[in-house]
Amino acid sequence: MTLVAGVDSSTQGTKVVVRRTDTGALVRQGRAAHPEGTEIDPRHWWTALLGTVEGGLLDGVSAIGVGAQQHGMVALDADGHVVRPALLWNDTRSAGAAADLVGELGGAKAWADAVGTVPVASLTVSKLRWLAEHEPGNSRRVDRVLLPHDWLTWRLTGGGEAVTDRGDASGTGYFAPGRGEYCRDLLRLAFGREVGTPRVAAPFEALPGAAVPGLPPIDVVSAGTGDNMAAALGLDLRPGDVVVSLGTSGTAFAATDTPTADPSGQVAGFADATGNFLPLVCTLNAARALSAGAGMLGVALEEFDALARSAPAGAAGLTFLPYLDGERTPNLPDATGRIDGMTRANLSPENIARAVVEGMLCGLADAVDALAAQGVPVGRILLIGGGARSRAVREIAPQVFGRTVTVPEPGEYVADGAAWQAARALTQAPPAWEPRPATDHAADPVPEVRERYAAAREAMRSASA
Ligand SMILES: Nc1ncnc2c1ncn2[C@@H]1O[C@H](COP(=O)(O)OP(=O)(O)O)[C@@H](O)[C@H]1O
Ligand SMILES: O=C(CO)[C@@H](O)[C@H](O)COP(=O)(O)O
Repeated sequence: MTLVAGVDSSTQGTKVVVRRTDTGALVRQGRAAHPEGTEIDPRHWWTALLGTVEGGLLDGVSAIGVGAQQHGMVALDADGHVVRPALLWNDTRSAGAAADLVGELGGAKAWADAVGTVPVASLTVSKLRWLAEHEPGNSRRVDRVLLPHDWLTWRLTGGGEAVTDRGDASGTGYFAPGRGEYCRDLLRLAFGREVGTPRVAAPFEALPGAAVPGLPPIDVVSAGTGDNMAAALGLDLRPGDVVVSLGTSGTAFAATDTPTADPSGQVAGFADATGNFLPLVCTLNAARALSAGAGMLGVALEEFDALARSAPAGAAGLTFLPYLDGERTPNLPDATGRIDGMTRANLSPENIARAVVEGMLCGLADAVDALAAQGVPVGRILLIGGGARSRAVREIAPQVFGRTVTVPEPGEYVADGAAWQAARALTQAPPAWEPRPATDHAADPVPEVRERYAAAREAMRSASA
């Protein structure tokens, strides 16, 4: 029996699954947490990976692939040492740099036309500009820049040639998904000089494994990809499927065969890991808005869920803007959260819990609308990620989205997609793994919830303009 492994190195932790290459059956899995923070030394990701697999998790594994949080800036010096802690996708200090870059190229449309995506703080290109402006000493030492999955893949292949894939590369802001090429002019515009970038592997390319201390020998390492691209591989997507992922980030994305270029900046025109495209909208506030709400009410997630479910739809008039960590979509990096509509009659833990769930979901419903506005067909909505484990979220989502929501059985779809990619690289044929069971959740739409959210969102946008 041949085995493959998939790694999800996400914001909050590392998860590893080991599956049979032929059937995809789950054989083993493990996880480890990452430290908190929006900048992190990449060595913590490696330590978490080694910690996850110690005790034989990878024994007998023939191929491995990595899906990881997108956009993080891993700057290396000429000796391959990390120059400074990686700035992560959810670090908003580069918001000013992003705005400057947009202006310097002639506006949002120029960026959308060049790379499919308008820079915001999350993108690597904005982080490079911030580094050049704020840390000249570190900047001078930068020899090349990798993404989190590139760096982990580089370590797994023994530290030789660094490789990325077109999916993750498309989140840098200096790679054109349509042409499949780096835009060196944009890299120079951002950083002020040339800087090395990893080779872009072909989809499903097999890289040779290497002897790596702490790991058993593994023959093949796949090219890996960004975590959202990996999740797309791990789900049995059909035309018209839109995935809504409620992890640390909230994302809505779909697999398409044509690229998008949204000058409003809401939809990022990413590539996927197969040679196609992955238009995606990302919010900074998803599952952690729920845990923050639970923390504020002094209850565990299960009780928070029960509170939210016991309140009426619409939370008796409370409206929550979930921008607790600033926000990326809408682009309000300095925003804070807000609860509107409080009265002596409606201010209860139940209504607050419900408003938090509804507000978080409204951000993702806007994300689905933004995809539709770019011509992405919206048929099924597939709800995944840690937040989809919440019963309240599963029940309230169809009310907010105004349509049936399909919830695949709880699982690690990013790690699964990375394992599928590893199996494909190993066998050089698409593995025919059983699709995972899913449950449909239907409810009557409650349009008032989104109407109130939209009014509060626009009021905040106007106030910050
Ligand atoms: N039952 C639940 N209710 C609400 N949130 C949950 C539940 N289970 C997990 N989560 C949240 O999901 C998040 C982790 O989801 P995950 O998709 O693994 O994120 P990431 O990939 O960004 O690490 C955590 O913030 C956790 O609190
Ligand atoms: O920035 C994006 C997508 O553009 C995020 O989706 C990151 O890729 C982080 O993902 P999670 O840790 O939430 O899975």
